[in-house]
Amino acid sequence: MASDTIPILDLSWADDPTLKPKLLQQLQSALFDVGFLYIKNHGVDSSTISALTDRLPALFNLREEERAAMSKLNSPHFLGYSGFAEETTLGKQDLREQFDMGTELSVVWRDPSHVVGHNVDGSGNVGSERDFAKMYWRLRGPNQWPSEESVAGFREAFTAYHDAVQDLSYRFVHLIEEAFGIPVGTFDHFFGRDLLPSKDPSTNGTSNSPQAHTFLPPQHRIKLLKYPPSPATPESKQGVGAHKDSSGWLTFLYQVSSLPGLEVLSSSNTWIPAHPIPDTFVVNFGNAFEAATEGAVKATTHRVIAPGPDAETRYSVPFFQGLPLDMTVSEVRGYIPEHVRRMRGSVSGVESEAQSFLDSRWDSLGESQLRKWVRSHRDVAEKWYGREVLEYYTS
Ligand SMILES: O=C(O)CCC(=O)C(=O)O
Ligand SMILES: [Fe+2]
Repeated sequence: MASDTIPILDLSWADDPTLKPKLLQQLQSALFDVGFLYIKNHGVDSSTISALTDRLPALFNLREEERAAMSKLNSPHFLGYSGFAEETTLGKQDLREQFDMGTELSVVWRDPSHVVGHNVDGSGNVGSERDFAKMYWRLRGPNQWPSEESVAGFREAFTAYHDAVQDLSYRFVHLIEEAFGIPVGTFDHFFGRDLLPSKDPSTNGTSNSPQAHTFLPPQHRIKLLKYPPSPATPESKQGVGAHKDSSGWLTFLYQVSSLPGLEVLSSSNTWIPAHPIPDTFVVNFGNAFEAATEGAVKATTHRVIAPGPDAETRYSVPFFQGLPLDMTVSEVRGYIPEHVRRMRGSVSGVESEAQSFLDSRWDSLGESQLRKWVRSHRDVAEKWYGREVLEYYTS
């Protein structure tokens, strides 16, 4: 970060023509100089948030057999429960427990050994050009839900939260387009939303313009995270190790309690705390965004320090806005005007992850996502994708 303070943007200014230019200016500086921000007056009802967050203790207190029944090991989509310290970052265990969830979607992957003739797209249409035999399509699929008896109202609360934050994320992307000085709606089709109206009606949306390419609406991912108090003599205090987000385009993080822990790396290589601020989301940018803007907008490095032995349990809920698995970073880059790519700020961070994004082998978002999931959950990867795939992505 160029500045050592994380800005707080008031999204209600977007609805006031006199304040909106100031908001867009703040957003520009947050995008190009800071890489991390809070948003308030974001439009997600506090009752929608609390309906989910109030259920987190009950979810994590499910009997061990019930949690095990929701294990990620059951899911080729890497959706489900991971026990305490089962995930690693930078080769070290993260002292947290989690449920990985996502947009509820059906399976589209077709086992190549069974595919005959045409593909079927997500809407069931035969004849799609999309190759659903590609391995990364297997990441897409349904959640594992707790039973209604165990955590009453969980599925409804999760779904309402997902839908509200998805809507916020789409509104926020429109503001980014305005801050970039590009037409509002330019990125809509990344999310399977309406194409921009074709400038030339004769092409009927089928011209070779980039806008003509439609995608399946992506799967957004949501982590439900619990960081329990760490043991008195922990070898490490790593709640989650230093990283840049690689699960999507933008991240909208809700810090449930008032406990500190989240820290952001500044350009002077010092860790700045990102304390929870009531009624706000923390927003940051993923590796794909950094790669698409050729580093003009940085995916800022952050980490979480585990609560101390006498602290309370910390819960948090990041929402990772998804991107189409069959989209390539080079393709996204085509939508980012040259003037935006030149506006590089001075955010620093762990470069290696973003560099690996620019490796042409992982140019498709699906490949880079699969690689990320394989590397953080090797047991799941080996079970569903096999040893060869595990070795390919981890070597
Ligand atoms: O728990 C938090 O506050 C942040 C978690 C995080 O950065 C992540 O899971 O990517
Ligand atoms: Fe993160």
